[in-house]
This record gives sequence, structure tokens and C-alpha cells, in this order.
Amino acid sequence: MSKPTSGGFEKTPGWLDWYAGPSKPQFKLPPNAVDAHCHVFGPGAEFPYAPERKYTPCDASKAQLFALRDHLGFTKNVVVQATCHGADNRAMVDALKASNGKAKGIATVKRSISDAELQELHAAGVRGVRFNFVKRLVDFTPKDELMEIAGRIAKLGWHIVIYFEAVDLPELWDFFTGLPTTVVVDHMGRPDVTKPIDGPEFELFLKFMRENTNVWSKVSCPERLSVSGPPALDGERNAYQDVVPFARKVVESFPDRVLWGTDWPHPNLKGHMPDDGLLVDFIPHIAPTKELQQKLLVDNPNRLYWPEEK
Ligand SMILES: O=C(O)c1cc(C(=O)O)oc(=O)c1
Repeated sequence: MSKPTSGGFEKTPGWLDWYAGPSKPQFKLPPNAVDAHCHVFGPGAEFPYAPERKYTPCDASKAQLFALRDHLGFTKNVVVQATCHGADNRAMVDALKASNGKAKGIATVKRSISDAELQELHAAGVRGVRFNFVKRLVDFTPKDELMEIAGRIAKLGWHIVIYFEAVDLPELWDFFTGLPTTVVVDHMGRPDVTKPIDGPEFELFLKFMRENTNVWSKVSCPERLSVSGPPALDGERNAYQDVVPFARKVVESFPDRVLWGTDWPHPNLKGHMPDDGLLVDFIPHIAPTKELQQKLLVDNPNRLYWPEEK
């Protein structure tokens, strides 16, 4: 059954709703595992979608996110501001406040944000900002504005999450390497997995991580990057085989600087919507040892987002 978009909003045509009734993963997540990339959408009636948004999703509430967390076996979430909410962080902050300390957040802010507002976000559990360079998702923000924001949030001990397409890395290289704090790349910088893993495009991404030890990567979103699948549906526990070598290379090369997240509720997927339980079963394919799994799912995200628990 189609999921609602409340508040009088109308879903983007062709929008795929998140998967209802995901399976139980076979892979047992270690204690204190973090889903380090997920979103909430609205609900639109309570937290309206931003006028400048490029898509209108179905609602995906905090309660639904927390239910998924518990079902899959995660302990915590990092809720990343979705572009459909623009720089209005209320839905994300509301989720953090309701989480009992089990969620931290990544915000989107404008240069006009006051220090007091930044402090309020910090108190709610925000620990970073997101800079988005994916043209189908956002309008361009001038780099001097982003650099000014970077300088301000670095003083709070926050980091910067960047989302971009692999082909744009050369043009963005100088800006990224000039950022004054930890930088976390969304979805491995979206490699084209039909290109060779040892070709110039992916090699540039590895060089970016090798030469800049403040750069981390989320090895997430095989469902977005995969071309030949098979999709995580119908009991398939060997999904997205074309993405495995890329993600595994990043995990094995930089075991202390990788994170994993479901990307629930999976905005803008066109072909299929994955079963999130089967998506969790993708993890041991890219982090094949207990030690790598512990770093990816527990040690790294807790070090970055819950350092106070050490
Ligand atoms: O590739 C995407 O469409 C996408 C969109 C968003 C967002 O709209 O915030 O976030 C993601 O992590 C991925």
C-alpha cells in the first residue's frame, strides 16, 4: 500500500516508498552498532517540506526510523538532514530530541545562522553540517559561503559531510582539501562501478583519502551505485556484487575512517526499493572480518559521534 505524504503535499511522480516489513538480517550486528546515515521525512503535516526542494517524498517519521533501528539490531542513528527539508532542521532535531541520546545529527545551515542557533543545534545533538554538490538535489551555494560556515562549525568540534558525484571530484579537490576539520564523504563519492576499480576515477578518490587523513567515507548506498545488482529483494543475501570490490577496497585501505548507514528511507530510488534487512546482509561482503566490522559499525561512528562515552 502506498505510504502517505501528509500536509497537502504530493509525492514526486514515480517516487518509491520505503520497504514495509523488512526481513530480519542474518548478519548479527555487534553491540552498540550505529546506522551512521539515515533520514527522516516530515511528516509533512508537522514539518513541512522546503519550498526549494527538488523532490517530495512520502513521510518517514522518527518513530518509523527508530522501529527500523530496533528491528535491524542497531543501537544508534546518525540522522542526516535530507535536502527535501532544505535548511529547516526541525524534523531532524525533533528526532534527535526524541531519541534518548541514541541519535546524533548532521544539519544544513546557511551563512545567516546565528551563533546562538548553532549552539541550540549542538545541544540537540548535531555534530556536523552537510555540503551538497549533487546538482539534481540542490541549487549551487557559493564556496566562500561554505568556507565561512566551515570555519564557524569547526570551532564547535563539528565535521563536514560532503555529497558529490565522482566526476566532479577534480573540480572540487582544492575546496575539499582546504576544509579545516574532519570531512566525511557520503556514499564513497558515488563511483561509477562500471568503470575499472583501478582506473583513474576511483584511484583519485583513494588518493583523496590517502593524502588527506582528515577524510572519512561512508561505504553506503550499494542500492544506488549498483548497475548489475542483484537487488536486495526476495531473500537475496548476495546483493549488489558489482559494488562489493569498491566498498571493500575502501574498508580495507582505511579501516579507521569508514562508516556504514542504511540511507533509509532511500530518497529518489527509481528502479527498486531495497529490503533493509537484506541490505544489512551486504555488510559482511565489504567488511569480511570481525575486526573490520567492529571498526566500521561500532568503533569509528562512536569515536566520531559519541566521544563522550569513552
Ligand atoms: O542520492 C540521493 O538522491 C540522496 C538524496 C539525499 C537527500 O535528499 O538528502 O540524501 C542522500 O543521502 C542521497
